[in-house]
Amino acid sequence: MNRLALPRLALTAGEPAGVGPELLVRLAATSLAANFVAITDRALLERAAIRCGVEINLIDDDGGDVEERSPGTLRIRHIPLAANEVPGRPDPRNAQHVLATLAEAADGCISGRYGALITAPLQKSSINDAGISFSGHTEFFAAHSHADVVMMLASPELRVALATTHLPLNAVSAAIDATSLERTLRIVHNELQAKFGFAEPRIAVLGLNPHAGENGHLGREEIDTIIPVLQKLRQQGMQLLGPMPADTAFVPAQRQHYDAVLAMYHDQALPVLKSEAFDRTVNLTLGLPFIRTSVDHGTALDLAGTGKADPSSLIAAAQMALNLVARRATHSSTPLQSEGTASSKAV
Ligand SMILES: NC(=O)c1ccc[n+]([C@@H]2O[C@H](COP(=O)([O-])OP(=O)(O)OC[C@H]3O[C@@H](n4cnc5c(N)ncnc54)[C@H](O)[C@@H]3O)[C@@H](O)[C@H]2O)c1
Ligand SMILES: N[C@H](C(=O)O)[C@H](O)COP(=O)(O)O
Repeated sequence: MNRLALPRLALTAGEPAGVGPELLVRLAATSLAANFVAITDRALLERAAIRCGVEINLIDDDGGDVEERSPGTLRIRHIPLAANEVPGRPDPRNAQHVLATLAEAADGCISGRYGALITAPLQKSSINDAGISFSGHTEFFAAHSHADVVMMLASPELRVALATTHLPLNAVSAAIDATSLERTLRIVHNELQAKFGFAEPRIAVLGLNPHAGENGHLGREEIDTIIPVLQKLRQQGMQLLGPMPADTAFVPAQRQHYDAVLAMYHDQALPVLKSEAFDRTVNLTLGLPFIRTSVDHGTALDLAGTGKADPSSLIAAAQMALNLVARRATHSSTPLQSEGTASSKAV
């Protein structure tokens, strides 16, 4: 890429019957300085643009660089739908199409064809209804890249990583063992340094049980697993708080003490972020060999086809991807998303 070329960012549309295609069109209509390449069906985007009342200029992607992009211009790598979308009604016949777009995007990022990937939401249940075992982008990209990864959702005020992702609640305890927790904490620590610029990241680790187990009276996972891992990693220099009771870890008095939270399971912490910053939270995957960001919301089937879905989270995801691409290129010392937080020493 020449020095003046815009970063080539891959976009996937997710569930064709959800709001993803409309959000891609709205993202393309912004003046963000990126060479967006949508990996999806061309006609799907054309129909989404009509629903949104947005003009787009779709250009077949030739793999080349550009120095400017006018709002509305979007390069496309056409991957055909199996069946035309009916907004609000996911069709499992399109499951293979959705997975093909993810695989193409991941392969393109790994080979350097794209500088980063931004994903719109997909309907996990529709892929499952097609008879395919699938639990989320995070797990798909981890398997596709043979990488250990961690899901993080980040707003300008709060970063939350998850020790487990899309698991039934009754499987969570067994999934958290010393090995997995240590691996997760190392990834979060390293990525807070590499991606967010914290020299000595402070991570608040939540307990699994109410009141972090109340000294063993409300569960033993803290005593048997979490505390020993924290003690071991503290001895190696990591700044780890906890295990903290999840119900009070997010109160203002606590937030100044950490740069990120590690929650034990999906719904332990994501409701905090989604209720206070639904329009500006970004989902990113830590540990992958490429940059992947995403929205913090789902397919919003109730809004699909109306053109009314809010593109703010997708735009924030694209902006974060651009920041991460720039940081990777320059090894910049500027911390990302530290506004409004009491940051530790950021390099
Ligand atoms: N990144 C992803 O692929 C991703 C993320 C979250 C959920 N999902 C999937 O999405 C599906 C539906 O999930 P859900 O119903 O729990 O959550 P949802 O986020 O789709 O919807 C929850 C509520 O938020 C509203 N909403 C969501 N996005 C909005 C937007 N951009 N603008 C305005 N309002 C918006 C919806 O209208 C709805 O009222 C599930 O299959 C879930 O697994 C996918
Ligand atoms: N856990 C995410 C959320 O609640 O926003 C969401 O399900 C998306 O996960 P993937 O990026 O793994 O699809």
